[in-house]
Amino acid sequence: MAKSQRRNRRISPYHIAERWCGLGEDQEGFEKKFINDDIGHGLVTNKPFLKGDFLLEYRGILSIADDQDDENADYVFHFSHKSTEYRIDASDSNSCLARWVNDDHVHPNSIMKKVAFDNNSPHLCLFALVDLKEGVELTYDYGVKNLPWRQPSLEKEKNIPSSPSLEKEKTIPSSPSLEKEKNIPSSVSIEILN
Ligand SMILES: C[S@@+](CC[C@H](N)C(=O)[O-])C[C@H]1O[C@@H](n2cnc3c(N)ncnc32)[C@H](O)[C@@H]1O
Repeated sequence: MAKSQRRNRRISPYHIAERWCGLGEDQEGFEKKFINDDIGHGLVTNKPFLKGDFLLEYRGILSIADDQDDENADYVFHFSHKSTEYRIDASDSNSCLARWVNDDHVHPNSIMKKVAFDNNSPHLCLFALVDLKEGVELTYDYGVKNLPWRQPSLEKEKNIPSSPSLEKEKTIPSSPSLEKEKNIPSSVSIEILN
């Protein structure tokens, strides 16, 4: 991506995130793709994005987490916000495209952040950690240790939750992708989710 294009980006990724979160829709630029029998499907770009760009919201049913068993834990994202534990259930296959993004804790190319606009309810937003060409599979670090696929030498353990969640909350300063960004609106609070 040309440097001039990067310099000319005037609209903050957080403003773009706010717009798409408000609409409750996914922007264009992604398609679901079968990866392999072990991983299942993933999400691939069909246009380029710049490092730091807002990509997608992890959208689903937001509720306060209790001790309930997550029947379809693969698509339930747990996180805390203002001392309350929440879950976003994206089990509905039409809930959002972000539900198809797979885990990579070694070389993720995107990052999930909790973003609260104007102090309202939190949203989970995926941002690019690097420039993304067309045809790249998106990945982020689910932030859960001991996931079965991270231990190829071990037999898969059935009792380890595999859904994306938070082990601990981290606060800003932000990710490598955005740490030099100056245009974060003051009405936006951000937290990295891994
Ligand atoms: C949020 S879903 C991602 C979409 C999923 N691949 C599918 O086809 O529905 C999370 C599930 O994807 C699979 N998964 C994600 N990352 C993986 C990886 N790096 N290796 C193997 N399986 C993975 C696991 O089954 C996990 O429970």
